[in-house]
Amino acid sequence: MDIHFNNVIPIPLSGIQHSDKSIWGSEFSLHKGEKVMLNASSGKGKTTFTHTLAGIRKDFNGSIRFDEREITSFSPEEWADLRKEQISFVFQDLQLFSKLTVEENLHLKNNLTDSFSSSELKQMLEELEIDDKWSVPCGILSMGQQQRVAIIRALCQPFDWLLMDEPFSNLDVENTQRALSLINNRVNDIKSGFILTTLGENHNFDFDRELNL
Ligand SMILES: Nc1ncnc2c1ncn2[C@@H]1O[C@H](COP(=O)(O)OP(=O)(O)OP(=O)(O)O)[C@@H](O)[C@H]1O
Repeated sequence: MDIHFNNVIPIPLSGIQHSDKSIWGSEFSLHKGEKVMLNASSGKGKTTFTHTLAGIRKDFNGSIRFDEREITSFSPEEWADLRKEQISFVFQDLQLFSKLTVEENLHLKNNLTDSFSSSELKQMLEELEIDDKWSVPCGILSMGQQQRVAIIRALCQPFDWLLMDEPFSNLDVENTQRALSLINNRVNDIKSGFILTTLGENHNFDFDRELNL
């Protein structure tokens, strides 16, 4: 699935001045398989961008298409299918179920598409050094541990695009590199792409494209 933007401006951001490099108000396409860094300072609209592509927000002018379909034309059922099979997210507020354990949070997502076995899920937790948290409620994990759970959960489904809104904001350099490597391996395995929003840090990763807000 390709994503096409034509003259898109979120309504709350339409009154402010954007830089010449900003994607707001321009025409461009993102092609499946691309690894994209979306770079912006605080308040320029990274979360708005992510929520708009998730169908959570519809307050924008211009046109966004997934392949040939305008995203404003999708029914709630079509959005549910898209979020199950074609786009996956790590939201800035993570949206984990705090009373449920790490295992339960991962299984809730994973069971929709049977993407991984329990031992594969545990293996991913081990790679991010949180395998001892399998039976722990997410609400009592540190923010960095919760981010790692949310990243693994987002990988537990098929997708063309993985959208991540500042997913490493609570991680140290070493854990960021481990998480990025896990993400990159999964994305390469299923020949998909990702969009990573950052405050300017490229995490020493060789992105295919850099966009700005
Ligand atoms: N529903 C809304 N109504 C009005 N203004 C909004 C709304 N949502 C966001 N904004 C404004 O739009 C701007 C962009 O917000 P957004 O949360 O997308 O920024 P951001 O780049 O993700 O910021 P940060 O890096 O601080 O998380 C902000 O000025 C915010 O106040």
